[in-house]
Amino acid sequence: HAWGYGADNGPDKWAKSFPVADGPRQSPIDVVPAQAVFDGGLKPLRLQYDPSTSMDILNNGHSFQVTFTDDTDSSTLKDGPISGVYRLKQFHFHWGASDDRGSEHTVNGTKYPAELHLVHWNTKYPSFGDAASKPDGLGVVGVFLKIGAENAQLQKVLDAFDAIKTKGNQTTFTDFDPTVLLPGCLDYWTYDGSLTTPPLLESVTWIVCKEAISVSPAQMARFRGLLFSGQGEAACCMVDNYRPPQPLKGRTVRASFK
Ligand SMILES: NS(=O)(=O)c1nccs1
Ligand SMILES: [Zn+2]
Repeated sequence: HAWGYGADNGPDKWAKSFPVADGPRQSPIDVVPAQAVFDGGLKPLRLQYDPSTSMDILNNGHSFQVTFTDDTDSSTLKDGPISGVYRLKQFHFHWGASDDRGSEHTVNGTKYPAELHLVHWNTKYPSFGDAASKPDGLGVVGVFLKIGAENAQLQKVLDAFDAIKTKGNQTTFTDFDPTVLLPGCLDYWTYDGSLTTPPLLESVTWIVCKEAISVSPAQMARFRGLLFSGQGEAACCMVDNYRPPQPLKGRTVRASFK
């Protein structure tokens, strides 16, 4: 009875198998800009990605992800709120069944139709798996998607969907530089949080970009053509794969901008 996003195995049920779901630093959260604290000590984000580290694209039954080779410091996150060097492991998205929902973080309660997560791990630890269990182990950059013009950079990712329609499918996906998916302005909010999917480990420094990137309605429809289900199973559309905002429990959200 694996976890998922349905009525019987969705976010409200996760605490049964993953008690940390009710922990003190869970994600996502609702960002309230008026309550964020400007911190002049926060550095600009330094995201340096090498397209030759992109490997493949996979439907893992919860989302799809593009995975990177992370055995060298070729694709890294530095500065911002973190210290040291974090390596890019994968990026993935969360989205809704309709354009009125789909993001995990919200801003003053506003939901976006989708949210991109770029997942990095702290190289002070030997691997992603090890880092994922440490309070300063992971750095995830979140980027909101808003309905607008077609995003030509995103199209390359969408064009791979036919090969990964069902759970467990994967195909090579090389020479992709995720920098092209970032907004022009890298102002961000940051707070201490967790993975937003089980095991919900409280190891993530969240970096949520203030500026959204665009996605067209037709492109959103392509996301919704993916399936949670495996080949030969009853088709179940991959939609609404987002966890709703969790209690702040006294945490402070800092802003890199005034
Ligand atoms: N949605 S997330 O980026 O917090 C994540 N969950 C598991 C691995 S990465
Ligand atoms: Zn995510």
